Amino acid sequence: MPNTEPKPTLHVAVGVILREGDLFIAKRQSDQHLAGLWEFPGGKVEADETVLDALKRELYEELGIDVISAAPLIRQRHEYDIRTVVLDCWLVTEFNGEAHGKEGQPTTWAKIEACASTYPMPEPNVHILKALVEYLDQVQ
Ligand SMILES: Nc1nc2c([nH]c(=O)n2[C@@H]2O[C@H](COP(=O)(O)OP(=O)(O)OP(=O)(O)O)[C@@H](O)[C@H]2O)c(=O)[nH]1
Ligand SMILES: [Mg+2]
Repeated sequence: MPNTEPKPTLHVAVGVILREGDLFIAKRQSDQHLAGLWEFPGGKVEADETVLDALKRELYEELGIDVISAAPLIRQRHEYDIRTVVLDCWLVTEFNGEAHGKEGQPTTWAKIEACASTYPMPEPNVHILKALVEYLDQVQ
């Protein structure tokens, strides 16, 4: 039987955390959509939240850091078979605390060039990385 359920659209706050040229990434766990791929930390924006509120909450829940400053980088929409995601990506350059995988997820600081190659990432993340490189080219 074909699946006739409407496909949900998820609005996701995503943190591109940059420290001295490295990005903080986490591996998606076996019970999650796109298990085994590396992601930028983040999660769903709840009904009563701004994207920045959601970003701060998710990065505290997942990594134990307090975001001090973040700015919008790119909004990337992507259709998966089971859901559509709107990834609201923010560049996080200032935070308090030592980022670590609070939910047991493997994490690492990776060079930008290693993201999506050494560390395989979901398809839309390639566009996020491209936006980051373009932004850094402009400001440096
Ligand atoms: N956090 C995050 N999610 C991403 C990235 N790229 C990407 O396609 N996604 C997708 O965005 C959706 C939302 O992520 P999430 O962390 O809130 O969702 P989840 O499915 O893990 O939620 P769950 O904790 O309820 O299982 C997932 O379908 C995830 O696969 C990314 O770089 N970071
Ligand atoms: Mg998440």
